[in-house]
Formats: sequence, C-alpha cells, structure tokens
Amino acid sequence: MDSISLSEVTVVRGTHLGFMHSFRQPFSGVTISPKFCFSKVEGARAISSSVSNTKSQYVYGESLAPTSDSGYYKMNGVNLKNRTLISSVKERLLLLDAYDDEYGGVVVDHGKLPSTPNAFALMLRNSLSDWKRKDKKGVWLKLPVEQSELVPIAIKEGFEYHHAEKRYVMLTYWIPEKEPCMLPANASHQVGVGGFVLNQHKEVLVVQEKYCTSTNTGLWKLPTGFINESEEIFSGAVREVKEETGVDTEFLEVIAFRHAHNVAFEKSDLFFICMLKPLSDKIIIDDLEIKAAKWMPLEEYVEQPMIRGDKMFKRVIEICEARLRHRYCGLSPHRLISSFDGRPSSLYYNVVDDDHDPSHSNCSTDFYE
Ligand SMILES: NC(=O)C1=CN([C@@H]2O[C@H](COP(=O)(O)OP(=O)(O)OC[C@H]3O[C@@H](n4cnc5c(N)ncnc54)[C@H](O)[C@@H]3O)[C@@H](O)[C@H]2O)C=CC1
Repeated sequence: MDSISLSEVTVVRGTHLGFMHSFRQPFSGVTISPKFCFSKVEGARAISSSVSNTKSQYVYGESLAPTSDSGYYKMNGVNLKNRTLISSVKERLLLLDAYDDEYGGVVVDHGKLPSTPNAFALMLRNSLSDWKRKDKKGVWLKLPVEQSELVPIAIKEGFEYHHAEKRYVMLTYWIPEKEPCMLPANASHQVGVGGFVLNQHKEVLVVQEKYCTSTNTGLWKLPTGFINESEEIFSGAVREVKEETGVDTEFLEVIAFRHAHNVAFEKSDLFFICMLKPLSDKIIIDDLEIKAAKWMPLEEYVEQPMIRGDKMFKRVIEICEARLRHRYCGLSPHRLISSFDGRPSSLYYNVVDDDHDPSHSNCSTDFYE
C-alpha cells in the first residue's frame, strides 16, 4: 500500500475527534473543525510519502491554507508562521491514537481505529516510525472482530498474535532491537474446580460424565468443571455442583489443589478440590453434560478400581477423610482489598482470625455435627 486517497484520509481523521482536543493547543485561539481534508505539501514527510493527491491547496476544515507568501500559513484567517509546527501537526494526523503505558510502551486506542484498511496501513506504519523514534518499547494493538481485515496488515508490519477472545484479537510488537522482549505472555493456566460433597449419612455426591475417555466409562466421580472469567473459586465450585447435580451446597474449604501441565491448548491446569456442605439432597442432573448422578456411600466410592488405583483420587479422599477427623485443615477464603492494586480479592488461608482465638480457626469447625 503506497498511497491513500483524499477521501480515505478524511475518514481517518473523522474517527479521531479526541485528537482535536490536543490539536487546539498549539494554535490557541484558533478553531479547527474536525471535518477536514488536505493535500500533499512541502515539508510534510508523512503525507508526501504516502498520499496521492492532486489538489494544490490543503485545508483543515476550511481554514488551514498556504498563503501567497510561501513562509506563511493561514488558519481561519489567522496567519501562522511556524511551518515546522504545522508540519508536525500534519504528521500527527496520520498517526494512530494511542496512549503510553507504565512500562514505556504504547497502547493503541481500539475505539478510534481508522475505518479503512488503507488508512490503517498508512497510520500503523507512520506510528511505528514515530514510536521507534521515541524509543518506545512494547506496542499493544487490539483489533475488534468487526475490523478483522486489519489483522493481516498488522502482521505484515511485524506484529505477532498475543491472544484472542470471541470479540477481538490482541497483537503485540516489541520495538527495542537490542533488548529482549519483556511483554508478558498470554495467560498460561485454566482453572478447574471439583466438589467433594458429603452428607450426614457419609454419602458422597458423584456423577457419571456423558462424554469421557473409554478408561473412565462407568466411573462415579466428583462433579468437576471450569470456573468462569471473574468467578471466585468458592462460588465456581458451588455453581458447578448445582449445574451438574441440582444439589445446593455451601462452600467450606479448598482441601487441596493439583497443578498439571500441557492439559489443553498447551496450557497448564490448576484444579482446586473443594469441600462443600450439602444444603439440599434432591438430584436433578444436567443431561447435556452428565449421564447420571447419585449419593454414594463413601466406602463404595473409594472402592472403585479407578479411585483406589489412582494416586491423585486416592490421596484426595484420604485428605478429605483426615479433614473430617480434624487431622487436616483446608484453606478458607477471606475477602480483602489490597492497596497494592485496589482490587477486591480472596486470600485463602487456614490460620485463626484477627482476634487470635483458636476457636475461630476454620480447622476447628465440625461440618457434620
Ligand atoms: N473429569 C475428571 O474426571 C477430572 C477433572 N479434573 C479437573 O477438573 C477440571 C475440569 O475438568 P473436566 O470436568 O474434566 O472438564 P471437561 O473437559 O469435561 O469440560 C467441561 C465441560 O465442557 C464441555 N466441553 C469441553 N470440551 C468440549 C468440546 N471440545 N466440545 C464440546 N463440549 C466440550 C463439556 O460439556 C464438558 O463436560 C480441570 O481442572 C481438570 O483438571 C481433574 C481430575 C479428573
């Protein structure tokens, strides 16, 4: 792409009204209309190298134009003497809207992307030159699905995929050639939960999955699933159990967690095994995912060959049994806001509460009395 048309440039600027705010400052007292067009002029590097245009006069709105005296420019009837300033303003018109991040990089404003591929290609190239000149580091470019035609253009300029979601793809570019790329990688883990739900009759809530490997066919297992974005582990476990079995539960503790790698899409897996107290006993299965569910005596569950012969399942049950005998203590969530990031969060721990009264420890709670 070597040139863009005048009309395309007009569209480009039409998406950049935010820029006009800063544009006002160098020409204080001069009003600049956001609706404008321009043509090639001497000294405007960014434009002259890439815009094909035949008009001899250029204007911003209807106001910026060279005067008969070649050293002067006129805007809304006011003479401007600073050619360099005008040239730099013209260049800025062909840059992507972006803001600095705290690591010396830039984040392109995805809400203000130009609407045509040609304009985007020109502005991206100009912006990269500008960021390189300014020694910027990482560039974050989020392209919404509605503008997916811009993806190959960015790739051609050297951008790489970082991650994708349903509505966008994120691309990155690391500028410093002599420094290793410091941009954080895409999220590396998925988070799963499993519910150990034991009733007062020492029966455990188990399910048979509708879709499973042949080795697991017929296995009665704990309800498991993945937590949703922005969902807490404790509420995700309660939700999964409810969805799969219809049983209401109260979260008690994280009993253990497993860390495994290359589980899906080469991502690692954090699996939190949660102890839950049943609040209802009626089973209504989710027949999209689950073939059957029932309350099964704990001894019977443990005696299944796949449980007895499996190091993880066997150990998990041993831990749960130890917890029931007060020989082990899991982790309970405590809600807090850290001034580090100001975000509400859950800290899982099992020590006594603030008043240092051991009776307040979650370890002392007897779930089934
Ligand atoms: N299922 C099990 O026996 C065990 C599960 N876990 C852990 O439990 C957590 C959740 O794992 P699972 O329950 O096994 O999740 P899963 O792989 O069974 O996926 C959960 C649900 O997503 C849907 N799904 C997944 N992939 C699909 C596809 N390609 N097409 C259509 N639907 C699809 C299915 O409805 C499935 O029931 C993970 O952290 C895992 O490590 C740990 C040990 C055993």
